Amino acid sequence: MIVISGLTRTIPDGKTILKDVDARLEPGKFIAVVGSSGSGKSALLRALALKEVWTSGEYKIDGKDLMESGFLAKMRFKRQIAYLEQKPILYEKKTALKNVLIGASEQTPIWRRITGMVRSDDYMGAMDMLEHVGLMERSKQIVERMSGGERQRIAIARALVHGARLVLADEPVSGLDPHTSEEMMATLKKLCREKGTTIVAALHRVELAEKFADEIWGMQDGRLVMTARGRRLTAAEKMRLT
Ligand SMILES: Nc1ncnc2c1ncn2[C@@H]1O[C@H](COP(=O)(O)OP(=O)(O)OP(=O)(O)O)[C@@H](O)[C@H]1O
Repeated sequence: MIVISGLTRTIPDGKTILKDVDARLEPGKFIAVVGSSGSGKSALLRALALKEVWTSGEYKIDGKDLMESGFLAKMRFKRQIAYLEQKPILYEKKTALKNVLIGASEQTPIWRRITGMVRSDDYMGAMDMLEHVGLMERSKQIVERMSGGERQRIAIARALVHGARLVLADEPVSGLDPHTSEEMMATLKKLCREKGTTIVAALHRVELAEKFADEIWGMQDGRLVMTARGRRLTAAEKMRLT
């Protein structure tokens, strides 16, 4: 379980973009972060992904404060985090499988990477992840010929292939049509259920958050102003957050 408390980030020009954020991230939960543009959704995701340091506050993993942990413990935890970009950068000329294997090979000894030899368990892991995201049949397809939704699913499979426990997804459905967006959200939800992964996704569309997320976090002006568990947002909350 990850618990953050009082997380605050002030940027060099003096503006505070995260203010005193308290939250619990339970294993296997799908959390949607909603809020108007500039409310701090990405800032929160980046802090949770350890991409940016906070000015004050605590970040505890299984009861231990990350800042008080040693270098190795921090590195080990960082390896368990996956950050999904809005537009994933993939190797266009390579197959879906090869792209996922590149994620798997991050933990592969350097000599195997140089020689290009793939371990059979890396291969099995990559195929397993492609199956989870519904792309096993298309594993040999060259990525440049695949759709936006398929590319996002490859990026998810690549991020998860080495067993991420926390996935941060910044607008994972941006630029996708409504049907593909729903498919993507269903894929993320399935991964939470089947792999026990915690997923935190910043979303502009509240209705997607209501349909798929276990929890909805509302951001406003850098603050986490509300958490809704297993319920829709009220009209007043929607007004406030969008
Ligand atoms: N590194 C930075 N330097 C300066 N300002 C920043 C930085 N990061 C974020 N901000 C500011 O912090 C505020 C929150 O930005 P953030 O990107 O987190 O918002 P958001 O809710 O994700 O917005 P959007 O929905 O438009 O992506 C904005 O006012 C933004 O300009």
